[in-house]
Amino acid sequence: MTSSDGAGAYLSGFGNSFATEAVAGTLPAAQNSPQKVPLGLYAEQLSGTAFTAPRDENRRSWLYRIRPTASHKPYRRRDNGLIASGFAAEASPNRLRWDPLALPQDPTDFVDGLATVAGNGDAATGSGVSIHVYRANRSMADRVFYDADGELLLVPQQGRLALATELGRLDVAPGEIAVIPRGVRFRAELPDGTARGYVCENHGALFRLPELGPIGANGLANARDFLTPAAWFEGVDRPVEVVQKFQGNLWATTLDHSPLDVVAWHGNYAPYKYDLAHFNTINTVSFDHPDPSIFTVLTSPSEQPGTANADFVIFPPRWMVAEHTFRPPWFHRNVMNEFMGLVHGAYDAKAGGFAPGGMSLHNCMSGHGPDLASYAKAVEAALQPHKIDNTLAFMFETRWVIRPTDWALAAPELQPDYDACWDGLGNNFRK
Ligand SMILES: O=C(O)Cc1cc(O)ccc1O
Ligand SMILES: [Fe+2]
Repeated sequence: MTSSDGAGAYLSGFGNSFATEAVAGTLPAAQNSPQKVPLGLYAEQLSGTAFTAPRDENRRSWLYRIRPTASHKPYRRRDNGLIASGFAAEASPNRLRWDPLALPQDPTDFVDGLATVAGNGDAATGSGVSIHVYRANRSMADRVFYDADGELLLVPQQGRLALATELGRLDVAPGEIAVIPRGVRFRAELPDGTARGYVCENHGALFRLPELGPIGANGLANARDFLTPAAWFEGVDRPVEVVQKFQGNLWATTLDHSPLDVVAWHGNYAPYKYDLAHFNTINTVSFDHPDPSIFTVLTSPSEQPGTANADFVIFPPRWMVAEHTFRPPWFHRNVMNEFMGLVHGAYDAKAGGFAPGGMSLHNCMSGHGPDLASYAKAVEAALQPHKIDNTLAFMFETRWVIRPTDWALAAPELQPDYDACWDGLGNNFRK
């Protein structure tokens, strides 16, 4: 086996046009597809948007690889495991919450450990999201995966992921996120032996940084903190299984080599990672609890202005200084649909029951907000400056109602009486 090193080497910036080569002199000069590619490689374009997408939306990369992706035997259907393309037949208006999903007992890699918990996604028409969790206890070996149905936003909750992708290697720890573009093949290795995390599979417009409006030119997630791997390749000539998700189902074929064989690439369609600790958190310094859109890391817009196909929102450590204010999230009903997870620590609207690795779902117009204990504490709190620390919750917020899968509704981790956390919010009305 030949391989380049390149592990841990990153290029900085969001959506930049990058150029990177693991072997010097590989990238063709001043053209994409020369008659003879340097070093006997094959040129291949990987398009993440339509050829004719507007320039500022257009994403594509040129890959210079040892073998073309086109050379393969037919894909055959394989067992979907717990990956579901359909969601519960009847969407429920009820608030739902799950305890952390159990880690596997049997040997399970990232692909085998993927389970679809909810979604509104329609891969066929390119809208919505599917939400999965992964729970794994062994690295993928002689197997790579790609998703033809959408880009994958990975939110590790426990254990690091070492992601070897066609475009380079990314190491991602809890507290960081990674995005693997649609179609990009990768192998997930587990440096810590086990791993668990959340996945937002985005069938809609590609994630991008939100507009900043009056915030100005800086703030929230800054473009320079996004890291894309430098080119890296392995020259492996032994059987490697390629598993793909296509229109909700898993298909597989076996190559006689590793497809992680891209020696150089250039373009703006590539994996990236981001350390959420770099998020420049903005909040009130006067009064009232702002809308959580101030915590948007990435957004996938829909055709309706300001109404996201999906937003990725975090609730990071931050100072609370609001005066004469109920500081936790208020009681609310939202036309948008909210799926939440917790990487570590405690969430300020829930005194108990929302554990790291757990999940909650609050769909369109379902009343929710602080539980009784959080409410009771917050209305009596002395309003000193206070740091919410050692915590990282997040939300996938989407314009379409999120339906759990039948599997998630039957999971023993589904809490039978989530509603009870709002019991006891009684009548305090005084005339
Ligand atoms: O429901 C939730 O906990 C998420 C949330 C947080 C917040 O600060 C304001 C609104 C909102 O939906
Ligand atoms: Fe909410």
